[in-house]
Amino acid sequence: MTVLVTGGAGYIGSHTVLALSDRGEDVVVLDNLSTGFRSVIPEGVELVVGDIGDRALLDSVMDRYEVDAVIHFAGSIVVPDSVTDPLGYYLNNTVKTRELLAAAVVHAVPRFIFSSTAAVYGMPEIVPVTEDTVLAPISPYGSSKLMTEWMLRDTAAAHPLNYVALRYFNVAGADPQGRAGQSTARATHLIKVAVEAATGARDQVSIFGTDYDTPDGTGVRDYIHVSDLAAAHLAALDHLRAGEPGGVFNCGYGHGASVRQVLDTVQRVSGQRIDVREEERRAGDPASLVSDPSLLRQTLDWTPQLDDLAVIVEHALRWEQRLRQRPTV
Ligand SMILES: NC(=O)c1ccc[n+]([C@@H]2O[C@H](COP(=O)([O-])OP(=O)(O)OC[C@H]3O[C@@H](n4cnc5c(N)ncnc54)[C@H](O)[C@@H]3O)[C@@H](O)[C@H]2O)c1
Ligand SMILES: O=c1ccn([C@@H]2O[C@H](COP(=O)(O)OP(=O)(O)O[C@H]3O[C@H](CO)[C@H](O)[C@H](O)[C@H]3O)[C@@H](O)[C@H]2O)c(=O)[nH]1
Repeated sequence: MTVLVTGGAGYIGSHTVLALSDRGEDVVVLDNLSTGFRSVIPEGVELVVGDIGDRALLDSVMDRYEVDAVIHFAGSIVVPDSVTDPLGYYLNNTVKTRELLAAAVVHAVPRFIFSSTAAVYGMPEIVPVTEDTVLAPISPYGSSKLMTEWMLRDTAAAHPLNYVALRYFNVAGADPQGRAGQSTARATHLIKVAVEAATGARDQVSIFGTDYDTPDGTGVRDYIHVSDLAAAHLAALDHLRAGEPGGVFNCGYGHGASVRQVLDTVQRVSGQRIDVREEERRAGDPASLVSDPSLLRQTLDWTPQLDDLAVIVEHALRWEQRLRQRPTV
């Protein structure tokens, strides 16, 4: 019984691979290393370097291992890039997932867990956001993920494949033991950018918009620690293995922090002053995006362990300091 993790050399995938191998699961990773890193794969886990769109490779991996579940992280994740290259995003996120699903059906893989995103909600009018909020993505990235959710729903209705789609809110932080973290080049995510500034890798941080209808005028997001998110994947796996019905779940803590609160926390935890520049709003940013995670908490055996912005920042910072000393290759 092997868990096939696509994108397991990437940021969130690598934390989930660690969590799986920590509890003794057999894991094989399929990753083309386009944004992932070989060095994060733990000992005892096989890395197959290749593409999820390569059907012959998928068949050979699924022939070689008895795949009990696919956990599918592989994809392209930069929202503005999806606007300039929509077809590239639909190819990598939607079309290639179709190949992966087709292989899973042919090889009778019974379980599938998918990385979806809060971007499927677009600019929600009511916050916190429940799973039945209207689905209205405003970027090709969000649309490519929503199309994949629909493909999964329809495939699961037609074949003996049960699935969970997890809609992540803002993922941040790093492995508490310092074994993995976010190494992404050209990162745009706020906490990553802020810890880069705190460690001297960047001169300043921009605040995109100070006139939102939020308590301090800056954007509010629901930041979830990457290791708690990894644990949600294990809970989803256990849920499916128990024969329970799958579904779609928001992954967040249910409360938000503003850009200023994040920057203050990074300054406090690091003891470094960050040079901040106030700028215009960034196109497509909602004022506030906070999950209602009740369904996840009620349905899956998941209780967050790291729901504390200072802890998220501390772990992100520690990883960033390590990267400065020894860049990931
Ligand atoms: N980071 C976030 O805040 C966030 C939020 C919501 C959803 N997600 C989703 O979570 C998943 C993982 O995101 P991440 O932040 O870890 O990104 P990442 O870029 O660190 O990881 C993606 C991994 O997939 C691999 N990959 C990409 N295309 C591939 C392909 N065609 N074949 C094989 N491997 C391929 C990359 O090499 C990389 O290792 C993505 O599907 C993303 O859409 C991320
Ligand atoms: O340098 C920066 C970076 C971000 N922000 C602000 O910080 C908040 C968070 O921005 P991020 O770029 O960190 O994250 P997003 O909320 O834009 O995006 C996240 O949520 C999306 C769902 O809406 C997608 O899932 C995406 O992959 C994921 O990173 C926003 O208010 C943004 O305007 C800044 O002020 N300065």
